[in-house]
Amino acid sequence: MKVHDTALAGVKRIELEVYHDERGSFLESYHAQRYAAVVGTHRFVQDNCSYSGRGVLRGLHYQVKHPQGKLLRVSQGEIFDVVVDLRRDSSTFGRWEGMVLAADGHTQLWIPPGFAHGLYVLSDSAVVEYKCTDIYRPDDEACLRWNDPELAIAWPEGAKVLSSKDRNGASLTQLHEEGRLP
Ligand SMILES: Cc1cn([C@H]2C[C@H](O)[C@@H](COP(=O)(O)OP(=O)(O)O[C@H]3O[C@@H](C)C(=O)[C@@H](O)[C@H]3O)O2)c(=O)[nH]c1=O
Repeated sequence: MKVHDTALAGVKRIELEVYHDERGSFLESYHAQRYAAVVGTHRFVQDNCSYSGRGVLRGLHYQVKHPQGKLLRVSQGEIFDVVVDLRRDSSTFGRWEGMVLAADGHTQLWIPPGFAHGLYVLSDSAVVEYKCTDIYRPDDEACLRWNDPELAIAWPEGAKVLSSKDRNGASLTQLHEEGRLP
Protein backbone atom coordinates (compact mmCIF):
# COMPACT_ATOMS: atom_id res chain seq x y z
CA MET A 1 0.00 0.00 0.00
CA LYS A 2 1.08 3.59 -0.57
CA VAL A 3 0.42 6.27 2.05
CA HIS A 4 0.10 9.95 1.11
CA ASP A 5 -0.11 13.00 3.32
CA THR A 6 -2.88 15.51 2.65
CA ALA A 7 -3.13 19.26 3.23
CA LEU A 8 -4.42 18.61 6.77
CA ALA A 9 -1.80 17.34 9.22
CA GLY A 10 -2.37 13.70 10.16
CA VAL A 11 -5.04 12.98 7.53
CA LYS A 12 -3.71 10.32 5.17
CA ARG A 13 -4.80 8.87 1.86
CA ILE A 14 -3.93 5.22 1.44
CA GLU A 15 -3.79 3.48 -1.93
CA LEU A 16 -4.55 -0.17 -1.35
CA GLU A 17 -2.79 -3.02 -3.08
CA VAL A 18 -5.29 -5.02 -5.19
CA TYR A 19 -4.52 -8.53 -6.43
CA HIS A 20 -6.37 -9.52 -9.60
CA ASP A 21 -6.68 -12.99 -11.07
CA GLU A 22 -9.12 -14.95 -13.25
CA ARG A 23 -11.60 -15.23 -10.34
CA GLY A 24 -11.75 -11.54 -9.52
CA SER A 25 -9.74 -9.52 -7.03
CA PHE A 26 -8.53 -9.43 -3.44
CA LEU A 27 -7.38 -6.68 -1.10
CA GLU A 28 -6.48 -6.29 2.56
CA SER A 29 -8.47 -3.42 4.07
CA TYR A 30 -6.71 -3.58 7.45
CA HIS A 31 -3.65 -5.24 8.90
CA ALA A 32 -2.70 -4.28 12.46
CA GLN A 33 1.06 -4.44 11.94
CA ARG A 34 1.20 -2.59 8.64
CA TYR A 35 -1.29 0.11 9.69
CA ALA A 36 0.64 0.86 12.88
CA ALA A 37 2.82 3.18 10.81
CA VAL A 38 -0.32 5.05 9.67
CA VAL A 39 -2.55 5.19 12.75
CA GLY A 40 0.11 5.04 15.47
CA THR A 41 -1.04 3.69 18.80
CA HIS A 42 -4.75 3.98 18.03
CA ARG A 43 -6.84 0.81 18.29
CA PHE A 44 -10.09 0.21 16.45
CA VAL A 45 -13.09 -0.75 18.59
CA GLN A 46 -16.06 -0.36 16.24
CA ASP A 47 -16.73 -1.08 12.55
CA ASN A 48 -19.48 0.82 10.72
CA CYS A 49 -21.14 0.48 7.34
CA SER A 50 -23.61 2.90 5.77
CA TYR A 51 -25.62 2.53 2.57
CA SER A 52 -26.95 5.70 0.94
CA GLY A 53 -28.73 6.71 -2.23
CA ARG A 54 -27.63 9.42 -4.66
CA GLY A 55 -27.56 12.90 -3.19
CA VAL A 56 -27.42 11.80 0.45
CA LEU A 57 -25.23 14.07 2.54
CA ARG A 58 -24.22 12.75 5.98
CA GLY A 59 -22.41 15.09 8.38
CA LEU A 60 -20.54 16.90 9.49
CA HIS A 61 -20.22 14.75 12.61
CA TYR A 62 -17.76 14.34 15.47
CA GLN A 63 -17.69 13.39 19.16
CA VAL A 64 -16.66 16.10 21.62
CA LYS A 65 -15.16 14.35 24.66
CA HIS A 66 -14.51 10.99 23.02
CA PRO A 67 -13.32 11.84 19.50
CA GLN A 68 -13.16 8.99 17.04
CA GLY A 69 -10.37 8.34 14.55
CA LYS A 70 -11.80 6.78 11.38
CA LEU A 71 -10.28 4.53 8.74
CA LEU A 72 -12.71 4.78 5.86
CA ARG A 73 -13.23 3.11 2.52
CA VAL A 74 -15.95 3.15 -0.14
CA SER A 75 -16.84 -0.43 -1.09
CA GLN A 76 -19.55 0.49 -3.59
CA GLY A 77 -20.18 3.66 -5.58
CA GLU A 78 -18.58 7.07 -5.31
CA ILE A 79 -18.64 9.84 -2.71
CA PHE A 80 -17.22 13.29 -2.04
CA ASP A 81 -15.69 12.97 1.40
CA VAL A 82 -15.03 15.98 3.65
CA VAL A 83 -12.99 16.42 6.82
CA VAL A 84 -12.74 19.58 8.91
CA ASP A 85 -9.87 20.07 11.34
CA LEU A 86 -11.36 20.88 14.77
CA ARG A 87 -8.16 20.39 16.76
CA ARG A 88 -7.75 23.75 18.47
CA ASP A 89 -3.98 23.37 18.71
CA SER A 90 -3.62 22.54 15.01
CA SER A 91 -2.10 24.90 12.46
CA THR A 92 -4.94 23.90 10.13
CA PHE A 93 -7.76 24.43 12.67
CA GLY A 94 -11.02 25.30 10.88
CA ARG A 95 -9.73 24.21 7.47
CA TRP A 96 -11.50 21.59 5.39
CA GLU A 97 -10.37 19.13 2.76
CA GLY A 98 -12.57 17.24 0.31
CA MET A 99 -11.83 14.38 -2.05
CA VAL A 100 -13.65 11.97 -4.30
CA LEU A 101 -13.42 8.38 -3.12
CA ALA A 102 -14.69 5.58 -5.34
CA ALA A 103 -14.93 1.84 -4.81
CA ASP A 104 -12.87 1.13 -7.92
CA GLY A 105 -10.21 3.61 -6.78
CA HIS A 106 -9.31 1.34 -3.84
CA THR A 107 -8.39 4.32 -1.69
CA GLN A 108 -8.73 4.56 2.08
CA LEU A 109 -8.75 7.64 4.23
CA TRP A 110 -7.29 7.87 7.74
CA ILE A 111 -8.95 10.64 9.73
CA PRO A 112 -7.35 11.09 13.18
CA PRO A 113 -9.49 11.94 16.23
CA GLY A 114 -10.47 15.62 16.34
CA PHE A 115 -11.99 16.09 12.88
CA ALA A 116 -15.58 16.59 11.81
CA HIS A 117 -16.47 14.24 8.97
CA GLY A 118 -19.09 14.18 6.26
CA LEU A 119 -19.82 12.66 2.88
CA TYR A 120 -21.96 13.29 -0.19
CA VAL A 121 -23.04 10.47 -2.51
CA LEU A 122 -22.22 11.03 -6.20
CA SER A 123 -23.35 7.65 -7.58
CA ASP A 124 -26.79 5.98 -7.64
CA SER A 125 -25.88 4.47 -4.29
CA ALA A 126 -22.79 4.10 -2.12
CA VAL A 127 -21.60 1.82 0.64
CA VAL A 128 -19.11 3.35 3.06
CA GLU A 129 -17.26 1.21 5.59
CA TYR A 130 -15.14 2.58 8.39
CA LYS A 131 -13.34 1.49 11.51
CA CYS A 132 -13.48 3.77 14.57
CA THR A 133 -11.05 4.23 17.46
CA ASP A 134 -13.81 4.92 19.97
CA ILE A 135 -17.35 3.68 20.37
CA TYR A 136 -20.43 5.62 19.29
CA ARG A 137 -21.73 7.86 22.08
CA PRO A 138 -24.84 9.69 20.88
CA ASP A 139 -24.81 11.99 23.93
CA ASP A 140 -21.32 13.16 23.02
CA GLU A 141 -22.01 13.71 19.32
CA ALA A 142 -22.02 17.14 17.70
CA CYS A 143 -23.11 18.20 14.25
CA LEU A 144 -21.27 20.97 12.42
CA ARG A 145 -23.43 22.62 9.77
CA TRP A 146 -22.52 21.19 6.34
CA ASN A 147 -23.02 24.58 4.64
CA ASP A 148 -21.53 26.87 7.30
CA PRO A 149 -20.52 30.02 5.36
CA GLU A 150 -17.43 30.34 7.53
CA LEU A 151 -16.17 26.97 6.24
CA ALA A 152 -17.40 27.53 2.65
CA ILE A 153 -17.02 23.88 1.71
CA ALA A 154 -17.17 23.40 -2.07
CA TRP A 155 -19.63 20.50 -2.11
CA PRO A 156 -20.39 19.14 -5.59
CA GLU A 157 -23.50 20.52 -7.27
CA GLY A 158 -26.77 18.62 -6.93
CA ALA A 159 -29.72 18.04 -4.65
CA LYS A 160 -28.84 17.21 -1.06
CA VAL A 161 -30.77 14.64 1.01
CA LEU A 162 -30.21 15.31 4.72
CA SER A 163 -31.40 13.93 8.05
CA SER A 164 -33.18 16.37 10.35
CA LYS A 165 -30.12 16.30 12.63
CA ASP A 166 -27.90 17.34 9.74
CA ARG A 167 -30.32 20.05 8.60
CA ASN A 168 -29.95 21.59 12.04
CA GLY A 169 -26.20 21.50 12.51
CA ALA A 170 -24.47 24.36 14.34
CA SER A 171 -21.91 26.76 12.92
CA LEU A 172 -18.23 26.49 13.81
CA THR A 173 -18.42 29.79 15.71
CA GLN A 174 -21.44 28.60 17.70
CA LEU A 175 -19.79 25.27 18.60
CA HIS A 176 -16.63 27.14 19.58
CA GLU A 177 -18.53 29.60 21.78
CA GLU A 178 -20.51 26.82 23.43
CA GLY A 179 -17.32 24.87 24.23
CA ARG A 180 -18.44 21.99 22.05
CA LEU A 181 -15.25 21.40 20.12
CA PRO A 182 -13.15 18.25 20.68
C1 LIG B 1 -23.04 6.59 13.86
C2 LIG B 1 -23.94 5.54 14.51
C3 LIG B 1 -25.30 5.56 14.34
N1 LIG B 1 -26.09 4.62 14.93
C4 LIG B 1 -27.54 4.69 14.74
C5 LIG B 1 -28.19 5.95 15.25
C6 LIG B 1 -29.32 6.19 14.26
O1 LIG B 1 -30.47 5.47 14.66
C7 LIG B 1 -28.81 5.60 12.97
C8 LIG B 1 -28.29 6.64 11.99
O2 LIG B 1 -27.39 7.47 12.69
P1 LIG B 1 -26.77 8.75 12.00
O3 LIG B 1 -27.84 9.53 11.34
O4 LIG B 1 -25.94 9.47 13.02
O5 LIG B 1 -25.82 8.08 10.91
P2 LIG B 1 -24.76 8.80 9.97
O6 LIG B 1 -25.30 10.10 9.50
O7 LIG B 1 -24.33 7.83 8.95
O8 LIG B 1 -23.56 9.08 10.99
C9 LIG B 1 -22.24 8.91 10.56
O9 LIG B 1 -21.93 9.97 9.68
C10 LIG B 1 -20.60 9.95 9.18
C11 LIG B 1 -20.42 11.16 8.31
C12 LIG B 1 -19.59 9.78 10.24
O10 LIG B 1 -18.48 10.32 10.18
C13 LIG B 1 -19.90 8.83 11.34
O11 LIG B 1 -19.02 8.97 12.43
C14 LIG B 1 -21.34 8.93 11.79
O12 LIG B 1 -21.53 10.14 12.52
O13 LIG B 1 -27.78 4.69 13.33
C15 LIG B 1 -25.55 3.64 15.70
O14 LIG B 1 -26.26 2.76 16.24
N2 LIG B 1 -24.18 3.57 15.85
C16 LIG B 1 -23.37 4.48 15.29
O15 LIG B 1 -22.10 4.39 15.45
